[in-house]
Amino acid sequence: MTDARDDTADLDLCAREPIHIPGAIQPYGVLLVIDPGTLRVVQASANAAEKLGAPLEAGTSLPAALPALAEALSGDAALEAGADQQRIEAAGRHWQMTLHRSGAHLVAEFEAPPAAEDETMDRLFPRLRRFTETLTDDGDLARLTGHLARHVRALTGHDRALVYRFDAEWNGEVIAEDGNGRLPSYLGLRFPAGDIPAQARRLYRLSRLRMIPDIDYRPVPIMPAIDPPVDLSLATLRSVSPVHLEYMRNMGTAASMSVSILVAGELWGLVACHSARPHAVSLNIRNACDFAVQAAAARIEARERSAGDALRLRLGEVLGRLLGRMAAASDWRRGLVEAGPELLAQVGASGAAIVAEGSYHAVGDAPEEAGVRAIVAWLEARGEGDLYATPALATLLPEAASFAAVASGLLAIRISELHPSWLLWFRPEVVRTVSWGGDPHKTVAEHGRIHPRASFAAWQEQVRLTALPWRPAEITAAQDLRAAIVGIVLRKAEELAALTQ
Ligand SMILES: CCC1=C(C)C2=CC3=N/C(=C\c4[nH]c(/C=C5\NC(=O)C(C)=C5CC)c(C)c4CCC(=O)O)C(CCC(=O)O)=C3CCN2C1=O
Repeated sequence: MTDARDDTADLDLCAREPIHIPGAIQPYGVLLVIDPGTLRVVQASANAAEKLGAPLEAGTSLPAALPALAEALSGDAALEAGADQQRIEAAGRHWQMTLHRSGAHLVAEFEAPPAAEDETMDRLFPRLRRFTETLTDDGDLARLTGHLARHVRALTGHDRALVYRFDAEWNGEVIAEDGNGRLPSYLGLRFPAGDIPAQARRLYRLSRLRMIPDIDYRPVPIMPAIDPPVDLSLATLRSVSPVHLEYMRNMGTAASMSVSILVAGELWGLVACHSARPHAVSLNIRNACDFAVQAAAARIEARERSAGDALRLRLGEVLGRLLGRMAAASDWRRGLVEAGPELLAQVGASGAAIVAEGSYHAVGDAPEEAGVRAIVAWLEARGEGDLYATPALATLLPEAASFAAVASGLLAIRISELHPSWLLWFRPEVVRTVSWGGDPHKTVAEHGRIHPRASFAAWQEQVRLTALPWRPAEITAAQDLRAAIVGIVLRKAEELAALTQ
Protein backbone atom coordinates (compact mmCIF):
# COMPACT_ATOMS: atom_id res chain seq x y z
CA MET A 1 0.00 0.00 0.00
CA THR A 2 1.44 3.40 -0.86
CA ASP A 3 0.38 6.51 0.85
CA ALA A 4 1.94 9.82 0.04
CA ARG A 5 2.38 11.57 3.33
CA ASP A 6 2.76 15.27 3.82
CA ASP A 7 4.45 15.01 7.16
CA THR A 8 8.19 14.69 7.44
CA ALA A 9 8.14 12.80 10.74
CA ASP A 10 9.14 9.64 8.84
CA LEU A 11 12.29 11.34 7.63
CA ASP A 12 13.66 10.77 11.13
CA LEU A 13 13.57 7.11 10.16
CA CYS A 14 15.95 7.95 7.31
CA ALA A 15 18.30 9.79 9.58
CA ARG A 16 18.60 6.68 11.77
CA GLU A 17 19.76 4.38 9.00
CA PRO A 18 23.29 3.22 10.02
CA ILE A 19 24.92 3.91 6.64
CA HIS A 20 28.41 3.59 8.13
CA ILE A 21 28.08 -0.15 8.81
CA PRO A 22 26.51 -1.69 5.70
CA GLY A 23 28.64 -4.85 6.07
CA ALA A 24 29.22 -4.81 2.32
CA ILE A 25 31.10 -2.95 -0.40
CA GLN A 26 30.51 -1.95 -3.99
CA PRO A 27 32.09 -4.45 -6.45
CA TYR A 28 34.57 -2.05 -8.13
CA GLY A 29 37.27 -3.01 -5.66
CA VAL A 30 38.34 -5.31 -2.84
CA LEU A 31 38.43 -4.64 0.89
CA LEU A 32 40.38 -6.25 3.73
CA VAL A 33 40.04 -5.57 7.45
CA ILE A 34 43.41 -6.27 9.07
CA ASP A 35 44.72 -6.62 12.64
CA PRO A 36 47.73 -4.24 12.53
CA GLY A 37 49.39 -6.06 15.41
CA THR A 38 49.39 -9.57 13.95
CA LEU A 39 48.99 -8.62 10.24
CA ARG A 40 46.25 -11.23 10.08
CA VAL A 41 42.98 -10.90 8.16
CA VAL A 42 39.96 -10.04 10.34
CA GLN A 43 37.49 -9.71 7.48
CA ALA A 44 37.65 -9.84 3.68
CA SER A 45 35.16 -8.85 1.01
CA ALA A 46 33.75 -12.00 -0.64
CA ASN A 47 35.58 -11.09 -3.91
CA ALA A 48 39.01 -10.69 -2.27
CA ALA A 49 40.50 -14.18 -2.60
CA GLU A 50 39.63 -14.46 -6.28
CA LYS A 51 40.76 -10.91 -7.17
CA LEU A 52 43.97 -10.89 -5.07
CA GLY A 53 44.79 -14.51 -5.92
CA ALA A 54 45.24 -15.83 -2.36
CA PRO A 55 43.15 -17.52 0.36
CA LEU A 56 42.04 -14.72 2.70
CA GLU A 57 39.78 -16.29 5.30
CA ALA A 58 39.70 -14.70 8.74
CA GLY A 59 42.96 -15.40 10.58
CA THR A 60 45.05 -15.71 7.40
CA SER A 61 48.59 -14.41 7.94
CA LEU A 62 49.32 -11.73 5.32
CA PRO A 63 53.13 -12.25 5.26
CA ALA A 64 52.38 -15.79 4.06
CA ALA A 65 49.40 -15.08 1.80
CA LEU A 66 50.28 -11.63 0.35
CA PRO A 67 53.96 -10.80 1.12
CA ALA A 68 53.86 -7.56 -0.96
CA LEU A 69 50.93 -6.32 1.09
CA ALA A 70 52.55 -7.34 4.36
CA GLU A 71 55.68 -5.45 3.26
CA ALA A 72 53.64 -2.34 2.48
CA LEU A 73 51.83 -2.56 5.83
CA SER A 74 55.04 -2.85 7.80
CA GLY A 75 56.07 0.72 6.80
CA ASP A 76 55.60 3.33 9.55
CA ALA A 77 53.48 5.55 7.31
CA ALA A 78 51.01 2.74 6.67
CA LEU A 79 50.57 1.91 10.32
CA GLU A 80 50.19 5.57 11.19
CA ALA A 81 47.44 5.36 8.59
CA GLY A 82 45.93 8.63 7.73
CA ALA A 83 44.48 7.77 4.38
CA ASP A 84 47.60 6.36 2.77
CA GLN A 85 47.75 5.37 -0.91
CA GLN A 86 50.30 2.94 -2.37
CA ARG A 87 50.68 0.69 -5.42
CA ILE A 88 51.23 -2.98 -4.66
CA GLU A 89 51.54 -6.17 -6.73
CA ALA A 90 49.18 -9.11 -6.21
CA ALA A 91 47.85 -11.88 -8.45
CA GLY A 92 50.34 -10.81 -11.12
CA ARG A 93 49.02 -7.28 -11.49
CA HIS A 94 49.29 -3.83 -9.94
CA TRP A 95 46.69 -2.55 -7.50
CA GLN A 96 46.14 0.92 -6.06
CA MET A 97 45.80 0.37 -2.32
CA THR A 98 44.24 2.92 0.03
CA LEU A 99 44.72 2.42 3.76
CA HIS A 100 42.94 3.96 6.71
CA ARG A 101 42.38 3.14 10.37
CA SER A 102 38.94 2.20 11.62
CA GLY A 103 38.97 1.73 15.40
CA ALA A 104 41.59 -0.91 16.23
CA HIS A 105 41.71 -2.18 12.66
CA LEU A 106 43.44 -1.24 9.43
CA VAL A 107 41.17 -1.15 6.39
CA ALA A 108 42.85 -1.79 3.03
CA GLU A 109 40.95 -1.08 -0.18
CA PHE A 110 42.24 -2.18 -3.58
CA GLU A 111 41.34 -0.86 -7.02
CA ALA A 112 42.76 -1.69 -10.43
CA PRO A 113 44.91 1.27 -11.65
CA PRO A 114 43.62 3.32 -14.61
CA ALA A 115 44.34 1.86 -18.05
CA ALA A 116 44.44 5.29 -19.72
CA GLU A 117 47.91 6.85 -19.55
CA ASP A 118 46.45 10.36 -19.58
CA GLU A 119 45.11 9.70 -16.14
CA THR A 120 48.53 9.61 -14.51
CA MET A 121 49.09 12.36 -11.98
CA ASP A 122 51.89 13.99 -14.02
CA ARG A 123 49.47 14.27 -16.96
CA LEU A 124 46.75 15.64 -14.68
CA PHE A 125 48.92 18.18 -12.89
CA PRO A 126 49.00 20.86 -15.67
CA ARG A 127 45.18 20.80 -15.79
CA LEU A 128 45.04 21.27 -12.02
CA ARG A 129 47.50 24.14 -12.16
CA ARG A 130 45.45 25.90 -14.84
CA PHE A 131 42.32 25.46 -12.73
CA THR A 132 43.88 26.83 -9.56
CA GLU A 133 45.09 29.86 -11.56
CA THR A 134 41.44 30.67 -12.35
CA LEU A 135 40.73 30.75 -8.60
CA THR A 136 42.91 33.82 -8.17
CA ASP A 137 40.41 35.91 -10.23
CA ASP A 138 38.51 38.21 -8.00
CA GLY A 139 35.46 36.53 -9.53
CA ASP A 140 32.19 36.27 -7.68
CA LEU A 141 30.94 33.00 -6.18
CA ALA A 142 28.87 32.14 -9.26
CA ARG A 143 31.96 32.44 -11.50
CA LEU A 144 34.15 30.45 -9.11
CA THR A 145 31.63 27.60 -8.72
CA GLY A 146 30.90 27.64 -12.45
CA HIS A 147 34.63 27.09 -13.12
CA LEU A 148 34.62 24.30 -10.56
CA ALA A 149 31.63 22.47 -12.11
CA ARG A 150 33.17 22.67 -15.59
CA HIS A 151 36.63 21.56 -14.41
CA VAL A 152 35.34 18.58 -12.42
CA ARG A 153 33.08 17.43 -15.26
CA ALA A 154 35.96 17.72 -17.73
CA LEU A 155 38.00 15.48 -15.40
CA THR A 156 35.33 12.85 -14.72
CA GLY A 157 33.38 12.78 -17.99
CA HIS A 158 29.99 12.58 -16.24
CA ASP A 159 26.88 13.90 -17.99
CA ARG A 160 26.36 16.59 -15.34
CA ALA A 161 28.36 18.20 -12.56
CA LEU A 162 26.68 20.58 -10.14
CA VAL A 163 27.69 22.64 -7.12
CA TYR A 164 25.18 22.23 -4.31
CA ARG A 165 25.24 24.68 -1.37
CA PHE A 166 23.58 24.03 2.00
CA ASP A 167 21.63 26.75 3.81
CA ALA A 168 21.32 27.17 7.59
CA GLU A 169 18.49 24.59 7.71
CA TRP A 170 20.50 22.08 5.58
CA ASN A 171 18.23 22.54 2.60
CA GLY A 172 20.37 22.96 -0.48
CA GLU A 173 20.43 24.90 -3.73
CA VAL A 174 22.12 24.07 -7.02
CA ILE A 175 24.20 27.26 -7.53
CA ALA A 176 26.33 26.13 -10.49
CA GLU A 177 26.12 23.39 -13.11
CA ASP A 178 27.81 22.04 -16.23
CA GLY A 179 26.26 19.36 -18.45
CA ASN A 180 26.10 17.77 -21.89
CA GLY A 181 22.30 17.89 -22.09
CA ARG A 182 21.72 14.17 -21.39
CA LEU A 183 20.38 14.95 -17.91
CA PRO A 184 17.92 17.71 -16.96
CA SER A 185 19.27 20.95 -15.54
CA TYR A 186 18.74 21.48 -11.81
CA LEU A 187 20.36 24.92 -11.76
CA GLY A 188 18.55 27.21 -9.30
CA LEU A 189 16.47 24.38 -7.81
CA ARG A 190 16.36 23.74 -4.06
CA PHE A 191 16.28 20.33 -2.39
CA PRO A 192 15.04 19.59 1.15
CA ALA A 193 17.37 18.73 4.02
CA GLY A 194 15.92 15.20 4.16
CA ASP A 195 17.43 14.35 0.78
CA ILE A 196 20.83 14.22 2.49
CA PRO A 197 19.99 13.26 6.08
CA ALA A 198 22.05 14.22 9.13
CA GLN A 199 24.04 11.01 9.44
CA ALA A 200 25.01 11.25 5.77
CA ARG A 201 26.10 14.87 6.21
CA ARG A 202 28.16 13.87 9.26
CA LEU A 203 29.81 11.14 7.23
CA TYR A 204 30.50 13.48 4.32
CA ARG A 205 32.42 15.81 6.62
CA LEU A 206 34.73 12.89 7.52
CA SER A 207 34.95 11.26 4.11
CA ARG A 208 35.10 13.83 1.33
CA LEU A 209 34.76 11.69 -1.78
CA ARG A 210 32.19 9.02 -2.77
CA MET A 211 31.59 7.19 -6.03
CA ILE A 212 28.75 4.98 -7.25
CA PRO A 213 29.79 3.75 -10.73
CA ASP A 214 26.60 1.72 -11.23
CA ILE A 215 23.50 1.96 -9.03
CA ASP A 216 22.44 -1.56 -10.12
CA TYR A 217 25.45 -3.11 -8.41
CA ARG A 218 25.15 -6.22 -6.27
CA PRO A 219 26.66 -5.52 -2.80
CA VAL A 220 29.68 -7.71 -1.99
CA PRO A 221 29.46 -8.89 1.64
CA ILE A 222 32.42 -8.50 4.00
CA MET A 223 33.03 -11.87 5.69
CA PRO A 224 32.80 -13.12 8.35
CA ALA A 225 30.32 -10.78 10.01
CA ILE A 226 31.76 -9.52 13.32
CA ASP A 227 30.25 -7.68 16.26
CA PRO A 228 30.63 -4.76 16.52
CA PRO A 229 30.78 -4.34 12.74
CA VAL A 230 33.69 -2.36 11.33
CA ASP A 231 32.90 1.30 10.76
CA LEU A 232 33.23 1.90 7.00
CA SER A 233 32.70 5.68 7.18
CA LEU A 234 36.09 6.33 5.56
CA ALA A 235 35.90 3.44 3.07
CA THR A 236 35.57 4.56 -0.56
CA LEU A 237 34.04 1.20 -1.47
CA ARG A 238 31.35 1.42 1.25
CA SER A 239 28.04 0.05 -0.04
CA VAL A 240 25.42 2.80 -0.29
CA SER A 241 22.02 3.10 1.37
CA PRO A 242 19.36 1.40 -0.77
CA VAL A 243 17.10 4.43 -0.29
CA HIS A 244 19.68 6.63 -1.94
CA LEU A 245 20.08 4.19 -4.83
CA GLU A 246 16.30 4.40 -5.28
CA TYR A 247 16.58 8.21 -5.15
CA MET A 248 19.14 8.13 -7.94
CA ARG A 249 16.95 5.77 -9.98
CA ASN A 250 14.02 8.15 -9.54
CA MET A 251 16.33 10.98 -10.64
CA GLY A 252 17.21 9.06 -13.83
CA THR A 253 20.88 8.77 -12.92
CA ALA A 254 22.79 5.45 -13.10
CA ALA A 255 26.12 6.67 -11.72
CA SER A 256 27.36 9.39 -9.38
CA MET A 257 30.43 10.82 -7.72
CA SER A 258 30.37 13.53 -5.10
CA VAL A 259 33.04 15.56 -3.34
CA SER A 260 32.35 17.41 -0.08
CA ILE A 261 33.10 21.15 -0.05
CA LEU A 262 34.47 21.83 3.43
CA VAL A 263 34.69 25.48 4.50
CA ALA A 264 36.12 26.26 7.95
CA GLY A 265 35.83 22.56 8.73
CA GLU A 266 32.08 22.50 8.09
CA LEU A 267 30.14 20.89 5.24
CA TRP A 268 29.40 23.95 3.06
CA GLY A 269 28.17 22.00 0.05
CA LEU A 270 28.92 19.24 -2.44
CA VAL A 271 30.15 18.91 -5.98
CA ALA A 272 27.82 16.18 -7.29
CA CYS A 273 28.38 14.45 -10.64
CA HIS A 274 25.83 12.23 -12.36
CA SER A 275 25.54 10.14 -15.51
CA ALA A 276 22.49 8.59 -17.15
CA ARG A 277 24.45 5.39 -17.69
CA PRO A 278 26.99 3.53 -15.53
CA HIS A 279 30.23 5.54 -15.32
CA ALA A 280 33.39 4.86 -13.27
CA VAL A 281 36.18 7.33 -12.45
CA SER A 282 39.72 6.18 -11.65
CA LEU A 283 41.37 6.85 -8.29
CA ASN A 284 43.81 9.32 -9.90
CA ILE A 285 40.99 11.35 -11.42
CA ARG A 286 39.07 11.24 -8.12
CA ASN A 287 42.20 12.50 -6.31
CA ALA A 288 42.51 15.31 -8.88
CA CYS A 289 38.84 16.25 -8.32
CA ASP A 290 39.30 16.26 -4.55
CA PHE A 291 42.34 18.54 -4.91
CA ALA A 292 40.41 20.95 -7.16
CA VAL A 293 37.37 21.03 -4.88
CA GLN A 294 39.44 21.71 -1.75
CA ALA A 295 41.37 24.45 -3.60
CA ALA A 296 38.04 26.07 -4.48
CA ALA A 297 36.82 25.54 -0.89
CA ALA A 298 39.86 27.42 0.42
CA ARG A 299 39.01 30.31 -1.92
CA ILE A 300 35.38 30.30 -0.74
CA GLU A 301 36.56 30.29 2.88
CA ALA A 302 38.83 33.28 2.22
CA ARG A 303 36.00 35.18 0.53
CA GLU A 304 33.55 34.47 3.35
CA ARG A 305 36.11 35.43 5.97
CA SER A 306 36.86 38.77 4.35
CA ALA A 307 33.14 39.51 3.88
CA GLY A 308 32.55 38.65 7.54
CA ASP A 309 35.48 40.82 8.63
CA ALA A 310 34.13 43.80 6.66
CA LEU A 311 30.65 43.40 8.19
CA ARG A 312 32.07 43.00 11.72
CA LEU A 313 34.18 46.15 11.22
CA ARG A 314 31.16 48.14 10.05
CA LEU A 315 28.97 46.91 12.89
CA GLY A 316 31.74 47.64 15.37
CA GLU A 317 31.82 51.26 14.20
CA VAL A 318 28.02 51.49 14.59
CA LEU A 319 28.31 50.10 18.13
CA GLY A 320 30.89 52.71 19.01
CA ARG A 321 28.57 55.51 17.90
CA LEU A 322 25.65 53.93 19.81
CA LEU A 323 27.67 53.73 23.02
CA GLY A 324 28.55 57.38 22.66
CA ARG A 325 24.88 58.31 22.32
CA MET A 326 23.90 56.21 25.34
CA ALA A 327 26.68 57.64 27.50
CA ALA A 328 25.74 61.23 26.56
CA ALA A 329 22.04 60.74 27.29
CA SER A 330 20.47 61.08 30.73
CA ASP A 331 18.80 57.72 30.20
CA TRP A 332 20.41 55.03 28.04
CA ARG A 333 17.01 54.14 26.57
CA ARG A 334 16.57 57.73 25.44
CA GLY A 335 20.07 57.59 23.94
CA LEU A 336 19.22 54.47 21.93
CA VAL A 337 15.91 55.87 20.70
CA GLU A 338 17.53 59.17 19.67
CA ALA A 339 20.19 57.13 17.85
CA GLY A 340 17.33 55.54 15.82
CA PRO A 341 18.98 54.74 12.47
CA GLU A 342 22.21 53.62 14.20
CA LEU A 343 20.21 51.30 16.45
CA LEU A 344 18.64 49.69 13.38
CA ALA A 345 21.97 49.56 11.52
CA GLN A 346 23.50 47.68 14.46
CA VAL A 347 21.91 44.45 13.19
CA GLY A 348 20.49 45.46 9.82
CA ALA A 349 16.89 45.80 11.10
CA SER A 350 14.03 47.97 9.83
CA GLY A 351 12.40 48.50 13.23
CA ALA A 352 13.10 48.17 16.94
CA ALA A 353 11.38 48.49 20.30
CA ILE A 354 12.66 48.86 23.87
CA VAL A 355 10.20 47.37 26.33
CA ALA A 356 10.31 47.49 30.13
CA GLU A 357 7.48 47.14 32.63
CA GLY A 358 6.71 50.80 32.77
CA SER A 359 8.11 52.05 29.48
CA TYR A 360 7.89 51.46 25.75
CA HIS A 361 9.92 53.07 22.93
CA ALA A 362 9.66 52.20 19.25
CA VAL A 363 12.05 53.06 16.38
CA GLY A 364 11.38 52.66 12.66
CA ASP A 365 8.88 50.01 11.44
CA ALA A 366 7.70 48.14 14.53
CA PRO A 367 4.40 46.42 15.48
CA GLU A 368 1.94 48.25 17.73
CA GLU A 369 2.84 48.24 21.46
CA ALA A 370 0.30 45.48 22.21
CA GLY A 371 1.92 43.25 19.59
CA VAL A 372 5.40 43.89 20.95
CA ARG A 373 4.28 43.17 24.51
CA ALA A 374 2.71 39.90 23.26
CA ILE A 375 6.13 38.95 21.83
CA VAL A 376 7.82 39.77 25.16
CA ALA A 377 5.25 37.71 27.07
CA TRP A 378 5.88 34.82 24.66
CA LEU A 379 9.67 35.11 25.11
CA GLU A 380 9.28 35.16 28.89
CA ALA A 381 6.88 32.17 28.82
CA ARG A 382 9.37 30.20 26.69
CA GLY A 383 12.06 30.97 29.23
CA GLU A 384 14.35 32.19 26.47
CA GLY A 385 17.92 33.06 27.39
CA ASP A 386 19.53 36.47 26.90
CA LEU A 387 19.21 36.40 23.08
CA TYR A 388 16.58 34.95 20.72
CA ALA A 389 16.51 35.12 16.94
CA THR A 390 14.19 33.78 14.26
CA PRO A 391 13.54 34.78 10.63
CA ALA A 392 9.97 33.47 10.79
CA LEU A 393 8.28 34.59 14.03
CA ALA A 394 4.70 33.89 12.91
CA THR A 395 5.51 30.22 12.27
CA LEU A 396 6.23 30.00 16.01
CA LEU A 397 3.82 32.63 17.39
CA PRO A 398 0.70 32.50 15.17
CA GLU A 399 -0.70 35.83 16.40
CA ALA A 400 2.40 37.50 14.95
CA ALA A 401 0.96 36.84 11.46
CA SER A 402 -1.10 40.04 11.92
CA PHE A 403 2.09 42.14 11.87
CA ALA A 404 4.29 39.90 9.70
CA ALA A 405 4.64 42.69 7.16
CA VAL A 406 6.86 44.62 9.58
CA ALA A 407 8.01 41.89 11.98
CA SER A 408 8.60 38.47 10.46
CA GLY A 409 12.23 38.54 11.57
CA LEU A 410 12.82 38.94 15.33
CA LEU A 411 16.16 39.45 17.08
CA ALA A 412 15.63 40.04 20.81
CA ILE A 413 18.05 40.64 23.70
CA ARG A 414 17.11 40.60 27.38
CA ILE A 415 18.44 43.78 29.00
CA SER A 416 17.58 43.17 32.62
CA GLU A 417 17.85 40.13 34.87
CA LEU A 418 15.41 41.65 37.38
CA HIS A 419 12.28 42.18 35.31
CA PRO A 420 10.96 41.52 31.75
CA SER A 421 12.96 44.15 29.88
CA TRP A 422 13.91 43.55 26.23
CA LEU A 423 15.39 45.27 23.21
CA LEU A 424 13.76 43.80 20.08
CA TRP A 425 14.74 44.32 16.44
CA PHE A 426 12.39 43.50 13.55
CA ARG A 427 12.68 42.66 9.87
CA PRO A 428 9.82 42.72 7.35
CA GLU A 429 8.37 39.69 5.59
CA VAL A 430 10.06 38.97 2.26
CA VAL A 431 7.56 37.16 0.03
CA ARG A 432 9.51 34.95 -2.35
CA THR A 433 8.91 31.99 -4.63
CA VAL A 434 11.23 29.03 -4.21
CA SER A 435 11.68 26.43 -6.95
CA TRP A 436 12.14 22.99 -5.40
CA GLY A 437 13.33 19.86 -7.20
CA GLY A 438 10.03 18.03 -6.66
CA ASP A 439 7.50 18.57 -3.82
CA PRO A 440 9.73 18.73 -0.70
CA HIS A 441 6.86 17.93 1.65
CA LYS A 442 6.07 14.60 0.05
CA THR A 443 7.59 11.41 1.33
CA VAL A 444 6.22 8.02 0.34
CA ALA A 445 5.77 5.29 2.95
CA GLU A 446 5.37 1.75 1.63
CA HIS A 447 5.38 -1.35 3.82
CA GLY A 448 6.66 0.84 6.69
CA ARG A 449 9.66 2.04 4.68
CA ILE A 450 10.25 5.59 3.47
CA HIS A 451 10.84 6.08 -0.23
CA PRO A 452 12.26 9.14 -1.97
CA ARG A 453 9.84 11.20 -4.01
CA ALA A 454 9.53 10.08 -7.60
CA SER A 455 9.50 13.49 -9.26
CA PHE A 456 12.20 16.16 -9.24
CA ALA A 457 10.40 18.46 -11.66
CA ALA A 458 10.47 22.11 -10.57
CA TRP A 459 7.82 22.63 -7.86
CA GLN A 460 7.05 26.21 -6.92
CA GLU A 461 6.40 27.24 -3.32
CA GLN A 462 5.56 30.75 -2.18
CA VAL A 463 7.40 31.41 1.07
CA ARG A 464 5.44 33.71 3.42
CA LEU A 465 5.85 35.04 6.96
CA THR A 466 9.64 34.89 6.59
CA ALA A 467 12.29 37.63 6.60
CA LEU A 468 15.92 37.58 5.50
CA PRO A 469 17.89 35.44 8.00
CA TRP A 470 20.02 37.11 10.71
CA ARG A 471 23.71 36.68 9.86
CA PRO A 472 26.23 35.47 12.49
CA ALA A 473 27.94 38.89 12.57
CA GLU A 474 24.57 40.57 13.27
CA ILE A 475 23.85 38.15 16.12
CA THR A 476 27.29 38.94 17.53
CA ALA A 477 26.63 42.68 17.22
CA ALA A 478 23.41 42.24 19.21
CA GLN A 479 25.32 40.38 21.90
CA ASP A 480 27.96 43.14 22.00
CA LEU A 481 25.28 45.81 22.45
CA ARG A 482 23.61 43.75 25.18
CA ALA A 483 26.91 43.49 27.06
CA ALA A 484 27.33 47.26 26.78
CA ILE A 485 23.79 48.00 28.01
CA VAL A 486 24.09 45.60 30.95
CA GLY A 487 27.37 47.32 31.82
CA ILE A 488 25.76 50.78 31.73
CA VAL A 489 22.73 49.64 33.79
CA LEU A 490 25.06 48.06 36.34
CA ARG A 491 27.20 51.22 36.61
CA LYS A 492 24.12 53.46 37.00
CA ALA A 493 22.78 51.13 39.72
CA GLU A 494 26.11 51.31 41.57
CA GLU A 495 26.21 55.14 41.26
CA LEU A 496 22.65 55.30 42.60
CA ALA A 497 23.54 53.00 45.47
CA ALA A 498 26.58 55.13 46.33
CA LEU A 499 24.42 58.28 46.38
CA THR A 500 21.87 56.75 48.75
CA GLN A 501 24.49 55.45 51.26
C1 LIG B 1 20.37 17.58 -7.20
C2 LIG B 1 21.01 17.89 -5.89
C3 LIG B 1 21.36 16.63 -5.18
C4 LIG B 1 20.76 16.09 -4.07
C5 LIG B 1 19.62 16.68 -3.33
C6 LIG B 1 21.45 14.89 -3.74
C7 LIG B 1 21.11 14.06 -2.70
C8 LIG B 1 21.98 13.13 -2.10
N1 LIG B 1 21.57 12.28 -1.11
C9 LIG B 1 22.66 11.58 -0.70
C10 LIG B 1 22.74 10.60 0.30
C11 LIG B 1 21.67 10.01 1.02
N2 LIG B 1 20.32 10.29 1.01
C12 LIG B 1 19.72 9.42 1.91
C13 LIG B 1 18.32 9.34 2.29
C14 LIG B 1 17.21 9.90 1.67
N3 LIG B 1 17.18 10.54 0.46
C15 LIG B 1 15.86 10.96 0.25
O1 LIG B 1 15.45 11.60 -0.74
C16 LIG B 1 15.04 10.57 1.35
C17 LIG B 1 13.56 10.86 1.48
C18 LIG B 1 15.88 9.92 2.24
C19 LIG B 1 15.50 9.37 3.56
C20 LIG B 1 14.77 8.12 3.44
C21 LIG B 1 20.70 8.61 2.49
C22 LIG B 1 20.44 7.55 3.54
C23 LIG B 1 21.93 8.97 1.94
C24 LIG B 1 23.27 8.36 2.26
C25 LIG B 1 23.70 7.42 1.16
C26 LIG B 1 25.04 6.79 1.53
O2 LIG B 1 26.07 7.49 1.43
O3 LIG B 1 25.00 5.61 1.96
C27 LIG B 1 23.77 11.99 -1.47
C28 LIG B 1 25.19 11.55 -1.28
C29 LIG B 1 25.45 10.28 -2.04
C30 LIG B 1 26.81 10.37 -2.69
O4 LIG B 1 27.52 11.32 -2.38
O5 LIG B 1 27.11 9.49 -3.47
C31 LIG B 1 23.35 12.96 -2.35
C32 LIG B 1 24.20 13.65 -3.36
C33 LIG B 1 23.48 13.65 -4.69
N4 LIG B 1 22.45 14.71 -4.65
C34 LIG B 1 22.42 15.77 -5.54
O6 LIG B 1 23.19 15.93 -6.50
